[in-house]
Amino acid sequence: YLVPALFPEYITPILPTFISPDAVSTALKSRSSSNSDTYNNKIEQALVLPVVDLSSPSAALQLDEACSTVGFFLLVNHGAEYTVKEAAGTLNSWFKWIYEGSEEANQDRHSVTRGNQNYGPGLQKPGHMEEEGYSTLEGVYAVGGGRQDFVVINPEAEKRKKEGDEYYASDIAQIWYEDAENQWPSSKKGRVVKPALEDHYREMEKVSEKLMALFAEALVMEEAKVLGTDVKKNAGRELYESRFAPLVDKHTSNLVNAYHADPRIARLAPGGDAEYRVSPHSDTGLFTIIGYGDMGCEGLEVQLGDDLSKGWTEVSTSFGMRKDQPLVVNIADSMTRLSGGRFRATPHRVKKSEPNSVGDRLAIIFFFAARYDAFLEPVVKFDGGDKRLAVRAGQITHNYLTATAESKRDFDAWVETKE
Ligand SMILES: O=C(O)CCC(=O)C(=O)O
Ligand SMILES: [Fe+2]
Repeated sequence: YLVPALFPEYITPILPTFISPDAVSTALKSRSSSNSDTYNNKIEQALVLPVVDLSSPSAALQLDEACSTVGFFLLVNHGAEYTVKEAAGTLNSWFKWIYEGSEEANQDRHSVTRGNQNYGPGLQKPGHMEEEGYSTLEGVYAVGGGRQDFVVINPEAEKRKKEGDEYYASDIAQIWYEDAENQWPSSKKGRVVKPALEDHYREMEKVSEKLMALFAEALVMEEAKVLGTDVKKNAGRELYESRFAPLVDKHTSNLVNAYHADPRIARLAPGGDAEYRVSPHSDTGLFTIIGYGDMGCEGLEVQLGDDLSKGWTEVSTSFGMRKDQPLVVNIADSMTRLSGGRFRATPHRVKKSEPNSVGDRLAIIFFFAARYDAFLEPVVKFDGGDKRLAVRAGQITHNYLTATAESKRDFDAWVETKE
């Protein structure tokens, strides 16, 4: 499976020192040669993710430590335990039923994937995931292996757009909100999907808000350490309120419910023998929160350290035994920028399933992304070594990267009027 790369021409002017088509293809080549090594000489020790416990007084420290090193962590005591379990249970049985292929199931399949195109609201081009990749800061995002995505955008967006809220209704907003109405299953069996996922989406918003506040705490702590000053009382809260809250009050997050059918029935899905289930990439938003089904994060691998040739480390899925519904969180490109490079958008991939593996793999992925008009620049004074130019969040998020050239031109022209 070759990852077809799209290298939008906008990247060169905006990020001159940062990413180029050549750099990406070189990185991909060195990765695919190290892949086979990784597959053959499997790194015995799977990575046990660091834990961030939202109920702990040292949560900010835990967060800083995890995000400045691994870039991935396990989030516990997050408050969304109920909807994680509900969403996973509901989606597992619904997707499985769709794969069984009854006539009624096919109707659902068509209504949610719009002709079986892996198409969801807020993602503007039918079939974009089967045929395209797009370059993120650390690789090319493309999914294969017959992954079925059922995408949910902000359940409030359609209403706000109809009410004429300019943020949703303006011409340039249509990259995110052209298609703001979520398409829900219509079958009797599928009717439970809507309430479960709307609830889960709202819980993920709450968890994200808590995390943003904690990121602010972590950054003021680190800043004080670097500058040799004391952390001022309420400094974290103030940073959150002045800089972070305004970036995300109208976030553009997508909830992507990603399903890989049991390899024994996956021949029903297109592209079932892709090289990767998800190609090596970093995510584009602020951070990503993932709840997994029964198979846990099976196949997920991360690239640790700064040297791209270091190869891949499998993420231990042992947390699947825990009863408290831990969530996997990873830093994404926009947060790397905000944090002046301190928090690491770690490249990751999902390798293809072993021929003899059994079971469906479900990932309920909340891509938390800033408002499209948010200006992303470091919010702390210390020199974290990240010299990337500031950019509007919308210019690096998923929808922009998959939008038409014309929409991108319109958006970029609008951005210029705002600078
Ligand atoms: O399914 C997973 O474990 C991760 C998926 C992923 O990285 C993505 O879709 O961005
Ligand atoms: Fe990802």
